[in-house]
Amino acid sequence: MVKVAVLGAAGGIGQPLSLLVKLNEDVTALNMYDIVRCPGVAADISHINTNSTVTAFQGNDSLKDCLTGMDIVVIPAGVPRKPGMTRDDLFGVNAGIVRDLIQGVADNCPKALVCIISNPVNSTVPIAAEVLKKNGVYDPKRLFGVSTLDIVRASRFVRDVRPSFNAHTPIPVIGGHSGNTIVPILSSVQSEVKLSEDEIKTVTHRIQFGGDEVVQAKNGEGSATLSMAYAGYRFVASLISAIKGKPTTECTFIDLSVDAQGAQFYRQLGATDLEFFSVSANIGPNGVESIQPISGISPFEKELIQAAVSPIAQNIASGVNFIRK
Ligand SMILES: NC(=O)C1=CN([C@@H]2O[C@H](COP(=O)(O)OP(=O)(O)OC[C@H]3O[C@@H](n4cnc5c(N)ncnc54)[C@H](O)[C@@H]3O)[C@@H](O)[C@H]2O)C=CC1
Ligand SMILES: O=C([O-])CC(=O)C(=O)O
Repeated sequence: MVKVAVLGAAGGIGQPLSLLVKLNEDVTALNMYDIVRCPGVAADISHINTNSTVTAFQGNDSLKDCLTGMDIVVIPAGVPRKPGMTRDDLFGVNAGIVRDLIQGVADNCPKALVCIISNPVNSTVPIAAEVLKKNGVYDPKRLFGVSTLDIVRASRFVRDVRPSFNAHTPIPVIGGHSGNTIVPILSSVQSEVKLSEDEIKTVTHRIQFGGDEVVQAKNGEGSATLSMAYAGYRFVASLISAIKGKPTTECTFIDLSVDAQGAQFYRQLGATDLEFFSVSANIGPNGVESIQPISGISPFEKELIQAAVSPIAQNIASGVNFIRK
């Protein structure tokens, strides 16, 4: 009996993500919202013979009806990168899109679990938090920046150098979701894969800049959509399981105030004053229940964490200032 809304549902990520949500038999309602193309895409997906009823919502006037009663809201709305751009270059357009969509969440489904995919995630999540705070409905346990693609890439890229590695083994990735703010913890599988120092450096760099590989290969046609839809769905499926009583653990970019004691572990590694950081979070039906440590972080990974802190702090400040200005 889980109701899911996808905002930006007719886009490169939104379409395959909605398709995957449609295949989940625990979902009873799939509300698809966009500013273009939505009726056609939703009509198409609606014919698939699974439990959920699919409804199309197009344009701001329909946002209220789309969001009312939703348990999970997933937001892949906004523009993607072109070659030569950083995720921060998307701020000018996507900050306002996320602000307005989250206003809809604050007005119509403030108790929903909200998953932000729109980039730059390190800033759009703080923007969402500020809008919810402004409306007096902020529950930090219920807001997630989706960084699952980094985890998906980590497992796959290790498999590329160690063919015996099980590509389904999750590898924690913490920090943020852009370039050197992405910190893969490869030491978590090191006893199994025994990567050399050089291999660790190469695979780490590939995970940090995996998004660029796709942006360059698509050559102006956008960024990762299919792998992101898979990753986004994986995260949403975990939340659906949690809502249905099966707690889960995910690395996700969240407000560290949800568990001050659990956050201490990450603060001691360098994230001293950060409000948001991607951490390993235990998630239940009402969102984050606790933050858990990751064992065996190497000196190299500690250095990466320290390098990530300042850019993340700047990204958070940009997001917060955008709403408070
Ligand atoms: N968190 C992550 O790991 C990843 C994030 N992304 C980000 O996801 C976002 C979407 O990427 P794509 O799907 O490839 O882009 P896209 O351009 O194919 O689709 C975006 C969709 O958002 C819609 N949209 C624009 N303004 C809207 C509004 N105000 N309300 C509702 N919908 C609106 C557009 O009409 C379009 O259908 C980008 O910001 C991209 O950078 C992409 C890959 C990975
Ligand atoms: O690289 C991008 O712009 C899209 C993204 O976030 C990713 O693929 O990780």
